Amino acid sequence: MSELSRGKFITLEGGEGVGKSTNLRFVTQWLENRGIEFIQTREPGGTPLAEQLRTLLLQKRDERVDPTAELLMVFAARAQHLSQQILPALAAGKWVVCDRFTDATYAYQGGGRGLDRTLIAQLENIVQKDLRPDRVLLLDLDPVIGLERAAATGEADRFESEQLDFFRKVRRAYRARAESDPDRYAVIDASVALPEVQQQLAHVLEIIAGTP
Ligand SMILES: Nc1ncnc2c1ncn2[C@@H]1O[C@H](COP(=O)(O)OP(=O)(O)OP(=O)(O)O)[C@@H](O)[C@H]1O
Ligand SMILES: Cc1cn([C@H]2C[C@H](O)[C@@H](COP(=O)(O)O)O2)c(=O)[nH]c1=O
Repeated sequence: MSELSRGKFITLEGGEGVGKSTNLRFVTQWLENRGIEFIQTREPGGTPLAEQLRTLLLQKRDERVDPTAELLMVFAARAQHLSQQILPALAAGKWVVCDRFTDATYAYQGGGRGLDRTLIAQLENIVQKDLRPDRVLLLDLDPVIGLERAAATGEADRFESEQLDFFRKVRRAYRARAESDPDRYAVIDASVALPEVQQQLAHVLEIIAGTP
């Protein structure tokens, strides 16, 4: 795929209740206002098969889920999503706005579950080859506040039912990734009022849209 003609690949990341759904609507409205063609999608999910894997992953169950099994399911869903949705859209010159991607794997399976980052990197290389998001919008929030916000929106799924310490590790892993590559990550302070969060997002979107 020619790097010059392909659309931009933007992901939204963060812990639970940071405001991804709310701010995705802002991002897609921003793109619509500028007449930029895009698809909006999510992980795990984005195709019928990958959505079925999402249901399996998020469902609470009595059986302990082995972290490696969880990791492989996440990447199985990703392989399907890439081939059926993400790569065709990028090749057609569309932007792809994705609610979570592989940074979530480094944060949840790597940080939260404690799996080896090298193993994640190996799967990332196999499944994605050289594809990485052009820009990661990381909504950063203390998990105490995030979990309070998430609790108000419905019943907790298997991930949301984890303990606070798990989400502290998730946040630490996200922030470490952002610090290691500041050109590719935009850390958005999600603790402030929504209009201020969206001001930060609009600023980053202007930069992305203006970057060839
Ligand atoms: N900056 C903000 N200040 C206060 N409340 C907010 C802010 N952003 C979002 N919220 C509220 O927090 C709750 C969670 O937001 P949202 O559903 O967008 O989060 P999320 O990260 O997508 O979580 P989930 O993945 O669980 O849906 C919603 O009630 C939303 O209105
Ligand atoms: C992509 C991805 C996701 N997860 C977890 C993180 C969340 O708890 C759920 C998705 O639900 P949400 O509506 O986006 O909050 O899945 C994960 O553990 N690893 C991943 O790679």
